[in-house]
Amino acid sequence: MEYLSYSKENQIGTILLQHAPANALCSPMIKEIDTVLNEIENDTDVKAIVIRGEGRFFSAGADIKEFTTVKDASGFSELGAFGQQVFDRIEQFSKPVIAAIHGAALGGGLELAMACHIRLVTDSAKLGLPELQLGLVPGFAGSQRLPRYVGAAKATEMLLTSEPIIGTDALQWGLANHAVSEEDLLDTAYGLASKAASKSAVAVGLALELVDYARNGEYEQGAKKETEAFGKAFASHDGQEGIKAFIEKRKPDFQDR
Ligand SMILES: C/C=C/C(=O)SCCNC(=O)CCNC(=O)[C@H](O)C(C)(C)COP(=O)(O)OP(=O)(O)OC[C@H]1O[C@@H](n2cnc3c(N)ncnc32)[C@H](O)[C@@H]1OP(=O)(O)O
Repeated sequence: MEYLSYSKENQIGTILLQHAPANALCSPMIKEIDTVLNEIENDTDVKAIVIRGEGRFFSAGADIKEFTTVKDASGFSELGAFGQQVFDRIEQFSKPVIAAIHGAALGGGLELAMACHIRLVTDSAKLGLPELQLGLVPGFAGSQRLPRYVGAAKATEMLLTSEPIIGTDALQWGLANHAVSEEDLLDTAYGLASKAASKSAVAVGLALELVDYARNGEYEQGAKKETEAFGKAFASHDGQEGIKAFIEKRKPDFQDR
């Protein structure tokens, strides 16, 4: 891997973006994220993922320098489509993905973070979609995901002004789950990841699938899916073990099956 490193510890995988100076998301880096997801998908030992950035920023967005190598509109559309494909995969991933954001998550960096299941930000981190400042629009589905979190009015303002908001505002606006100090960011991220990792992977996968469905699906269909998942979870080893452990007043011994 040239633009990121991947490591795992205590059932938590870490994707560390490493593309100095701003962790710009060039196409090869996005490809590397996709490759690492293949590895994580097949590794039953990894039960949660933290994505974070090395250096000053989480990520300052798509690689503006790479833009100069694109020939025409269809090439630029393809670049966007590839990012969307990988980020959609993150959103639909069967294991929880947590973005730990410091410094800045701008443009594609915020689009990546918005595809994650949970976003933790430092109080002063800058989050925004400044593409209009470049005469462009978002390409990795930021125009679609941002309004889901902050509502159409605030998303429109963020797009039209290109101005970032800070972490504490992101928390208030529903874009971030928690805003913490710089020194607490990793403890908060790994604490959350290890709570998720302590659950049954079967139940976690079903829960993520249901919440993902709720984003675009119909309520009634989603509720029907939930009853099916409820049955599946009940019939799983871990469903039975969880109930038994509660009755016996002990910690469950989940085996992810
Ligand atoms: C589909 C997706 C589309 C997109 O994502 S379009 C891109 C959207 N993102 C942006 O427009 C953000 C652009 N960057 C900035 O606004 C600023 O930068 C920062 C706020 C992130 C940091 O500002 P400061 O602290 O003053 O540093 P600095 O000197 O501007 O940047 C440090 C180095 O980082 C490079 N860099 C920053 N962002 C990008 C980027 N998105 N693509 C490629 N390089 C980037 C710069 O050029 C420079 O590099 P050097 O030191 O070699 O001059």
